[in-house]
Amino acid sequence: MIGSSSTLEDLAEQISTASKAISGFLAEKDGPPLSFAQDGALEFPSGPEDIMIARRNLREATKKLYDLVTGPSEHLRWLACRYHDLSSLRWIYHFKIAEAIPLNSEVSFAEVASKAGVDESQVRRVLRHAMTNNLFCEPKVGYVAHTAESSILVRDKGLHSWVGYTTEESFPSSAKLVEATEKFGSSGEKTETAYNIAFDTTLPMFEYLSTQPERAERFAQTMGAMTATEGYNIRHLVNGFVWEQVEEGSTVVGGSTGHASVAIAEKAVGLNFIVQDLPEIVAQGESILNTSLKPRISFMAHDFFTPQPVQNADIYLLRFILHDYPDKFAEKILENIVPAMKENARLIVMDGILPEPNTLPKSEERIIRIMDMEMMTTFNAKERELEDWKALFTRVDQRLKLRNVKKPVGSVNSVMEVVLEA
Ligand SMILES: C[S@@+](CC[C@H](N)C(=O)[O-])C[C@H]1O[C@@H](n2cnc3c(N)ncnc32)[C@H](O)[C@@H]1O
Repeated sequence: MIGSSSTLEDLAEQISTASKAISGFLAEKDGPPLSFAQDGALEFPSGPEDIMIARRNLREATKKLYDLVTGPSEHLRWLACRYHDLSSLRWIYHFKIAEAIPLNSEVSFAEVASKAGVDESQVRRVLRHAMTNNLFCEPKVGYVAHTAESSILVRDKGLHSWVGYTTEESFPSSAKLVEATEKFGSSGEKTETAYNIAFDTTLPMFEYLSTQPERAERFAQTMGAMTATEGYNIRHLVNGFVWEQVEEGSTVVGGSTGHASVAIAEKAVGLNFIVQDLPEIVAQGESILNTSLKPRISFMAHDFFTPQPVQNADIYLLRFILHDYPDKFAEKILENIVPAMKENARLIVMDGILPEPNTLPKSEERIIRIMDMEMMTTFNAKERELEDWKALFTRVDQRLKLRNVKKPVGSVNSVMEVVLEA
């Protein structure tokens, strides 16, 4: 853990120590090098806990050192201009610029412009800005090629969707947060959000998306891509609860396109799953389900604002659901599940628990704070502190007891085991 000292020398020493540990680990590991070049590693390889801690320390210390030597005025000046990072990324996504650049070779700006159907000078200017973020490079003047990071836009459909959703939907919404507060104050309604203002709709976000299948699909893929990130990796759900100890033949009710259920099913081979979500999402999940899992995983369209039709399941899983809703709607979702729960049935809620200030490294706290802002912007919802969670369960039913909370190492979210006591 990075100490509280902030002198340049201390930070430099911490950086040196952590760098040595990491270099030693990487030297022993097969695989592509850490590099910005296109053949560089797309992820930092996973390693033993001490290396992951050294990496976390290195990131913390380098950022702190960078910010310190930049100085407060200079830092603030350019912090206030970061919207252009997203603006150029959005332009690149929207006009399919990454797709117009071949992998493993360079191409002139003129050719990219012609293929994408946009102006050459604009392409050059936007790409040269993006290059300052390690997206694309200019191996010789007038020519552009992919870097490791920009190549992901072509190679990884899920992350491509993530960039699409965040830049095309969240970014314009975030720019309307002030207008939303001006107009609606501190509203707890799903239809009085910055998202509603940005897209000029009176529908809640998910209902609005369901009127536009391509955008709904992009969101579902974004959720799938999230499960591949370090902090939101699906393995944290798989390892954050002892699924293998759940009685054989038990039924778990999950959601989305079934990616979480699939991951659990692969580990806990005795469990069966019913995946519930909006009709178009379950249809998508059904179409991509591996044949070998079909006997154990079935799909069912279900609106969680209506009573839960699957009675007496052993586990009801809500991953990344309740944080999307202001309290009164989160309560409604739970109220619809409780009557279907048999005694000692469990509710597994995987969501963030806001940390006490200054108890996490800034880079980790930042992710959950970003998510909190995202919830405010899109849903008028929020990430919750532990006491908020307990109060929510109790308000819904006094018998709902938070029995266990586990935050797996590296996970942003926690796995909350809630039981319906007799
Ligand atoms: C933030 S995503 C979480 C998805 C998934 N649980 C996961 O962990 O990746 C929220 C999910 O809730 C679904 N959803 C939204 N409104 C719903 C409703 N009224 N009934 C059922 N599902 C709904 C969305 O389609 C989406 O799949």
